[in-house]
Amino acid sequence: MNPNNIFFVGLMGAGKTTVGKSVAKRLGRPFFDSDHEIEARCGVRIPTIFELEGEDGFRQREALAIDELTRREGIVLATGGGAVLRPENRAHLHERGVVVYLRANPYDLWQRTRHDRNRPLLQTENPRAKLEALYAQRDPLYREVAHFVIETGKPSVAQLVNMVLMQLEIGGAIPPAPTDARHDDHPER
Ligand SMILES: Nc1ncnc2c1ncn2[C@@H]1O[C@H](COP(=O)(O)OP(=O)(O)O)[C@@H](O)[C@H]1O
Ligand SMILES: O=C(O)C1=C[C@@H](OP(=O)(O)O)[C@@H](O)[C@H](O)C1
Ligand SMILES: [Mg+2]
Repeated sequence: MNPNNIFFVGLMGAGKTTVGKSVAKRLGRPFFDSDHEIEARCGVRIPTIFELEGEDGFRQREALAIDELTRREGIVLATGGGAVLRPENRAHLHERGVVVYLRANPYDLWQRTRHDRNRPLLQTENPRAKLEALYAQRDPLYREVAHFVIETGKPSVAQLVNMVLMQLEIGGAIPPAPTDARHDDHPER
């Protein structure tokens, strides 16, 4: 584990992109999203890559992006939900950063993704069943690669960001928040 990097994994709709971006902002670190990197390199959106090259073509590009991004230092990275499928991606993520699995149940994932058309794997007749199947297949892989598991569901995104920062602090990946800041919140103490 390299404590200098923070990598988010989890299913589609887990909040990797949203929570990852906020965590990076709070830590003053650069944020990357492997999907955005792939899109920027190809000049087209992910559904178009799936259309032209199939899922295999996308996974090939994703593996290259993960290898390249995880070699950097001091970053926060949101991966795509399928980044854990290839063993070499799992090894790179686990060895080169602190891996946070944002876990959510399939129903919540479906609620969060149902109006979005940018996830080709969910453009099926029954996206809810698809998420159930992906959960069954991938939850063990996320747990295998992760150093921490954060339960999403009830907490707001802002609360999740704090929960992630607390876990990273406890795990020694980031320094404790300055005590001065805490005193400022409670001037009466
Ligand atoms: N904990 C949460 N509670 C409520 N909505 C959430 C939560 N996490 C993410 N969302 C919302 O779900 C959608 C998908 O989030 P996103 O960050 O794109 O997930 P991912 O990158 O893991 O696929 C976004 O609209 C986001 O605002
Ligand atoms: O779960 C997956 O296989 C995928 C998840 C997507 O990213 P998000 O998890 O950020 O939605 C994106 O990489 C692509 O559509 C495939
Ligand atoms: Mg995302």
